[in-house]
Amino acid sequence: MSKIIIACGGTGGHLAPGIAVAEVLQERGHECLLLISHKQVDSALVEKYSHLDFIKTPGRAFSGGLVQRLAFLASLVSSFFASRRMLRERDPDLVLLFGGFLSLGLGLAAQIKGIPVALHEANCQPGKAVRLIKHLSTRVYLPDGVRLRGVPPECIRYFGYPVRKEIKHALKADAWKRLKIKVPNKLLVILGGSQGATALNHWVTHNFEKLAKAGISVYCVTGLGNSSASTIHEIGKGGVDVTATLVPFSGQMGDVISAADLVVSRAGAGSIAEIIRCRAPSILIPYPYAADNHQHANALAHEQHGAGVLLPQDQLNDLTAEVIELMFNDWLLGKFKSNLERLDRFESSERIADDLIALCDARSIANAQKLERVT
Ligand SMILES: CC(=O)N[C@H]1[C@@H](OP(=O)(O)OP(=O)(O)OC[C@H]2O[C@@H](n3ccc(=O)[nH]c3=O)[C@H](O)[C@@H]2O)O[C@H](CO)[C@@H](O)[C@@H]1O
Repeated sequence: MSKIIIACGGTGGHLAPGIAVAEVLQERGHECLLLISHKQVDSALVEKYSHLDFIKTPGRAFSGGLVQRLAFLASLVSSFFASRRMLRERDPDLVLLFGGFLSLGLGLAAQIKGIPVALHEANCQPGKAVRLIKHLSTRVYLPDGVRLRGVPPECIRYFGYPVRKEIKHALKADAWKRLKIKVPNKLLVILGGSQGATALNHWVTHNFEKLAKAGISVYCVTGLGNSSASTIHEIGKGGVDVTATLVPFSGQMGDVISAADLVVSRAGAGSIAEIIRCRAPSILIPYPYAADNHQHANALAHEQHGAGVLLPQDQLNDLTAEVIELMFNDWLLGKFKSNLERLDRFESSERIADDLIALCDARSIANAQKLERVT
């Protein structure tokens, strides 16, 4: 049995793949400890995974002016020393980092202690943390076609984004039932990533009347703290009641995405991987302020695979017309669905778990040989 520490908190896009890999490793009898942040979204996401072992750890993202940078440095130093203590106490065989601010301290401490570091980059434009840690890593997992300068090719694996096993494609009618919604005609689902997207939430409230008239119901995941759960009613074609359901957070993302005829979403790597898994045609609106514009790179790759459409946020005025046109274009939706099926990599969590176990085994053999030579 191997022991693996996984640093994956901070956002849903980092945490969800950590959970996906930990579930596979634990099923196979290995021990995992997942480091998460104190953020509300981390707590909401882990609530249903009581069979996994989580520990909350302090940390802050690299951002802003001088004061924020100094605060980041201070938190990095304290995270490094906390990680050193943890590595001494837990003595893991390997650490797996999903990028983000929780990865840096642990990556540095593990490298100094001679513990192998594996690193997963979810985005088509690698982030700052990943660019810093890449030199410390024995293994780097990248999205297809993405290059990371300075990493030897033998260290790289293209295994895709691990999706939690509960997220799967369901029949629309079953998903509507489980979500307790009535959909008289078509359903548009709005996703803002784990933090929600204010611009998309506003778009829903300002445009729902028009959508309802076209026979389009809405289910919008607004983000924690952005709104409370509510339902808006409009009279649609033929006098039918058409609803927009707003929920701040969902623990049923497989059903939410499967319920959709069309999804409008931010272009986080997690949402895109789940949109692929649930075969949902989408319009992706990248968050324009994401680091290094990585959401634009993610959305562009998805569009180039013929699996959805990219719409920049500065063209949000065109979204209503685009939604109404695409929603009723069965030919194009069908094309997107068959390309989504082609893109799905069911085995990502398993392949990463297999590879991590192999790295742990190689380390145990090397340590045993070293011991033999000494004695
Ligand atoms: C603003 C920003 O920079 N976001 C980044 C963040 O992801 P961020 O968390 O914003 O968004 P992602 O789309 O990658 O992932 C969201 C995850 O949270 C889950 N979820 C979300 C809402 C909810 O109510 N319930 C729920 O379970 C989703 O199922 C998914 O697994 O890290 C990702 C991975 O590096 C990046 O690609 C994103 O660009």
